[in-house]
Amino acid sequence: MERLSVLCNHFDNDDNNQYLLQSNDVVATSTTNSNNQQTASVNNLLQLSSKIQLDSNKIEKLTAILFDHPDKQLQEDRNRLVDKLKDPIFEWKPYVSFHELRELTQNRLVALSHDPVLKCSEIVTNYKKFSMFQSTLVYSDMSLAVKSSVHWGLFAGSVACLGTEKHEKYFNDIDTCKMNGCFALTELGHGSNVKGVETIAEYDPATQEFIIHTPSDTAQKIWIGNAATYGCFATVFANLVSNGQNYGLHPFLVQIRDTKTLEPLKGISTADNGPKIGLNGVDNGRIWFNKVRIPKDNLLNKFGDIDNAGVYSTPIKNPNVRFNSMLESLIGGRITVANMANSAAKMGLYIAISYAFTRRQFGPTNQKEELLIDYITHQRRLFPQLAEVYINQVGINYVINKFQNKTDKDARDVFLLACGFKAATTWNRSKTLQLCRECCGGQGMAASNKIGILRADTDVDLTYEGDNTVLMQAVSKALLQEFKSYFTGTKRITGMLSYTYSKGHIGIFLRNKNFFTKRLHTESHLLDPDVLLDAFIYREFKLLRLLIKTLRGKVKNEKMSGIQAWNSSLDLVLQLANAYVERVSIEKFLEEVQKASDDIKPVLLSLCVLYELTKIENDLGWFLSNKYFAPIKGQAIGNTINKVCNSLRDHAIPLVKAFDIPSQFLTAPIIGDWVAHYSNPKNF
Ligand SMILES: Cc1cc2nc3c(=O)[nH]c(=O)nc-3n(C[C@H](O)[C@H](O)[C@H](O)COP(=O)(O)OP(=O)(O)OC[C@H]3O[C@@H](n4cnc5c(N)ncnc54)[C@H](O)[C@@H]3O)c2cc1C
Repeated sequence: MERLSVLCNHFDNDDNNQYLLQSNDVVATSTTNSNNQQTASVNNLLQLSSKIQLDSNKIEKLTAILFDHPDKQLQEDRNRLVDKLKDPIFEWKPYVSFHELRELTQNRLVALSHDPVLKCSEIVTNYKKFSMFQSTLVYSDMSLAVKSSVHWGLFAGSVACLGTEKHEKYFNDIDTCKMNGCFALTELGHGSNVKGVETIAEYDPATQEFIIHTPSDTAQKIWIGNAATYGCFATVFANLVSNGQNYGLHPFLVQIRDTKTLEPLKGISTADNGPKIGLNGVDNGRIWFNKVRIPKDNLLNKFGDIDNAGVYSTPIKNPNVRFNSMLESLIGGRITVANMANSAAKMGLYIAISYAFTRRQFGPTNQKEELLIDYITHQRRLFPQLAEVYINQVGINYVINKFQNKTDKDARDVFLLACGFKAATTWNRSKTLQLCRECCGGQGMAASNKIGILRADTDVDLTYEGDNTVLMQAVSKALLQEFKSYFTGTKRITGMLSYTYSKGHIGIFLRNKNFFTKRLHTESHLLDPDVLLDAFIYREFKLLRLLIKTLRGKVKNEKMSGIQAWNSSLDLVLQLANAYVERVSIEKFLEEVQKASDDIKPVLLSLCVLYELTKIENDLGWFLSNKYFAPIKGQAIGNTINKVCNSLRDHAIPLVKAFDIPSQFLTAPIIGDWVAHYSNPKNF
């Protein structure tokens, strides 16, 4: 309590502070990282990094980090999947018509289910494998990847995670696609706010059936993947009503079509969502239920059940906690969406960076023109994205592991990390693909060069499986709850801040309010990832404190309700969530760097520094207005980014090779001999 008061006083009074980092001429005294050897290596970071040759051996080490040091079995599984995807049915065909593409995607899904690499049950027991499976499919075709994530991730995942033993009998038919499935949660009236879902599942004790009903047109299920044409079964989320009481949202397994004719069953109507701006291989559709009867056993009853008489029981008494537990089946989906988005970004970077090493434009007369990669603008557009893909991958791997091994205690942490990383990674994917497409000039527009198609096909990841803006609110809400619990002495709700606490940063910060002022820097300190990390910790805690003050002020002085205060502070809420995700990403990456071998460490550290400096530069207005950096540092940060980019120039190709994108998917003409390619008039 006392320590927190110091923190609060510090924040309250620091408007009058000097700049926290201002001096150019003071030799650094690092408080958390006083290891001389490390300081020396930081000073030499760029030199050390430049001397390294990333040969095949080191590329393998980088790949191992990106794949989270996979065991032999996982590698074999990936190889088997990659081999399977060599079948001609998976050949990339960007020019087929709308209906052909849908049929082709369905046939590809079924082809995947022959001698399947992934089994339904593994979605629960081997989540790492599922995530690898999905992120590899992205390289083959995004529509296939999404259709697969609907069938195996959402449909199979909901049966496996929300059902009980009696539902295991369906696993085999799901694996072989005999039970081709949908996940029907969203309604026309309610997408982000799923608590507002209207569909009813009323229990009839006389027949021991549920009656599924769409009470209004806003209750129609919409955007449901696989629902327009091919899906024959669906996990339908509906309000369970029994003996006149509504027990809230529950999942029900409902057959919606005849498996042979694909005609909707009695009482079911479906409609097509029509052509989309991308992802047209997926048949998204709408569904209405007109008093459709299903057996009582089709309630996926892990978190709520009824007996024959309709008496409700649940292992989780609190309806809010129960609701969240049910939606936990979505968490896996969110982490996978993040992983898939990172794959898409990797593909874009592989293509744009490879092209930039062969494409020349402008230069002195009679001399070779400049390679695109040697323009600092090219480096500044591509290399920070390259760094972020590395940093995000390590973060995603951390969340995957936490998800796979989660206990009841850290389930909430996993939920929030998944929300934060899903939003950060998909936003970054969007930015990366746009930049890659621009960096390829006109070639970026050719469908054969893949980037544009990938950009359109992945765009939905910003808003589905939880809209990013909405997900980030959940992150900040939890940070506030945890912070509050330190004051009230109540049990901590999540461990979100604990890493920072345990690392000692905040302890030092609380004991010594001049902590940050001691960390004055020379330019080389702008190359110290630990020193830069302090800026992220400082920003996060300052924003947290500011949000608390703002909300309190709005409720107390402006007499707003809690929700009004929250909604009118959403800009700040999102800033805080973003600050949190960036800080955790850096910490997790630095942990991974610690474990890496010395011959690749400087390159990894350079990537980390580039990520940190770019993020600081993006938010320089905040750091300057909060007097963390003196204005003069703004220019120094920009110059240092240029230097780090230069130092990474010769590593860029090995760094994208380390993505280990299987060669059969590297078909974009501009990554090969594109002059030869375009010399053939038949090619495009
Ligand atoms: C191609 C595709 C596939 C899909 N597949 C499925 C599927 O298989 N199954 C399924 O159930 N659903 C599916 N969906 C639906 C998807 O999950 C929803 O679109 C998503 O949840 C967003 O809901 P919404 O479209 O109603 O948007 P809204 O919730 O209406 O959001 C619209 C905008 O308002 C903003 N907003 C909303 N609430 C707030 C708030 N509290 N604060 C600030 N801003 C807010 C959002 O940020 C967003 O920008 C799919 C959608 C698409 C497009």
